[in-house]
Amino acid sequence: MEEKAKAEQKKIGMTETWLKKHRLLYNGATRHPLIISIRDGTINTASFKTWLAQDYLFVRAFVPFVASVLIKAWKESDCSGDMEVILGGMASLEDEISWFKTEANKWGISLSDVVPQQANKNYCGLLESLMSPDAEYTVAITAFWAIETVYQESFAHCIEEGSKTPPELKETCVRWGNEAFGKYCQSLQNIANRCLQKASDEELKKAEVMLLSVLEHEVEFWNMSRGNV
Ligand SMILES: Cc1ncc(CN)c(N)n1
Repeated sequence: MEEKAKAEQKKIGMTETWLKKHRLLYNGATRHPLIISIRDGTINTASFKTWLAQDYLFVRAFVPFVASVLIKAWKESDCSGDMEVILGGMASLEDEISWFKTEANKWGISLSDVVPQQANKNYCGLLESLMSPDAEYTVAITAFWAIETVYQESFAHCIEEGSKTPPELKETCVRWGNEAFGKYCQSLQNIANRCLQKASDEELKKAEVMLLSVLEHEVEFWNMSRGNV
């Protein structure tokens, strides 16, 4: 309640307030050693391949999650524009899955043989819990925004001026680090802020806990690649 009042007072959104409050964990997710190693060009191939293979499985689970958010928007949202934003995100996942297949081919990865690691299973489990009709739209959209934003901020860092990202990884970084993806994340953040503004204290608490959970899972997800360092 106090945080909400503060956010309202400063006329900024709840999500911005939370990102400031949990800056350390957010930086842990968006400036992970794997991302830093891409940016400074010291990444090893095995780490990248582990990430690529595991993320393909994650994205396959992400599609039904986004579909479930779309259903919640249809049932619970008071703004018709939400559906278009979410639908746009879903549509681009088709292209993303094709991209993973092409990229895996390039790196000699057989995607049908990839086994999900524990951190990936845990993260997909979180997505599944959010797919329940009992999970509120506000909580699910907060998670959705956070999941997309971590990738946007992470990969944008790898294409900023001064980065030494290897040319063969540039395309990966641009995929999530580009401006259009940034605008899409901003649209998700606006939706989340609007929902959070109207949320009960109980819902607000659940959404904040969900944000922390997403950030922790993102760190664990990056950590999977460290087994190859
Ligand atoms: C683990 C993870 N987090 C986020 C994204 C971005 N959709 C992703 N592909 N994978």
